[in-house]
Amino acid sequence: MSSPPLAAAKKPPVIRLESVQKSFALPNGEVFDAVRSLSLEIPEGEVFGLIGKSGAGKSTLLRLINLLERPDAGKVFVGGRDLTTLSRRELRDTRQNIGMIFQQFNLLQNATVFDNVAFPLRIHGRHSRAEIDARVRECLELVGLGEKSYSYPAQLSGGQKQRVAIARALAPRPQVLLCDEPTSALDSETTRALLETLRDINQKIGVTIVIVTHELSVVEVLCRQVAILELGRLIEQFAVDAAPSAERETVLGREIDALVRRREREALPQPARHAAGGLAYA
Ligand SMILES: Nc1ncnc2c1ncn2[C@@H]1O[C@H](COP(=O)(O)OP(=O)(O)OP(=O)(O)O)[C@@H](O)[C@H]1O
Repeated sequence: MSSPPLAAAKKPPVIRLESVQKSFALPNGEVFDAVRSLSLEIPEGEVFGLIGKSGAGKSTLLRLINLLERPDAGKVFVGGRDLTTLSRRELRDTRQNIGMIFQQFNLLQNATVFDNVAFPLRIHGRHSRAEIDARVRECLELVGLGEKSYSYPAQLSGGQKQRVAIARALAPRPQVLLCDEPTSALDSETTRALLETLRDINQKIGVTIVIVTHELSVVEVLCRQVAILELGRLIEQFAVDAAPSAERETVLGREIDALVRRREREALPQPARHAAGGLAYA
């Protein structure tokens, strides 16, 4: 498997999975191994993509990180704590450190944008009104929705709804933001704007982003590291911007290389483009 780059390897991992295993009982009585003895480290501040074919185990792996799925075996460390050993109460507290967004936004339809974002702070019960007010405004500014506090989800576009979901996930100031296919319900222009916002957020507040996607362009635009899953196993992991390598073990790995190479060629001025192989011959 390709190694992570040195700079990333030096930072302490905020997420560490040790030989995690998850199986599901199927209606026909068989057992399906969705994630198979998988180990993974994600350094703090990383933007990390998880890709693979449908059914490879990407969403299950993501849900193991916040224990929405409890592993059958293995350990899940986030911020240095092994989540598998925590009591329900401790787990609830620790989950404040792990935000999550979903393909379908999952907003409260009868609540305003403000109340949606305030929700995780109110249920936790440890924040004053003034603190909640300041946090909600700060998070809405971060996603570019400062003017929409009193709108309802039905009045927003898909991209705006996903921004509200991001603001809500960030309100408890988590170290980690898990994203499960966050752009699948959005058109390509809205997707691009949302990815830029996620990248900005990562740079401004340093939150570690883990994103499951089936769109290679999402990996190319947003991620610094990518891991490729097949049949519940991590097959390879590499830095997206690393020079394309002949060692890629998967078709998806080679496709990401080709995308990065094409982007580099497109960034060159015209004459240099032809010297570098030219787009027409790609
Ligand atoms: N609760 C469950 N019960 C039974 N099988 C499940 C359950 N959750 C997931 N699976 C199965 O585990 C496998 C992996 O699912 P998962 O959703 O993690 O894959 P994925 O790579 O995210 O796929 P997709 O890109 O289609 O969402 C699939 O075959 C799925 O049907």
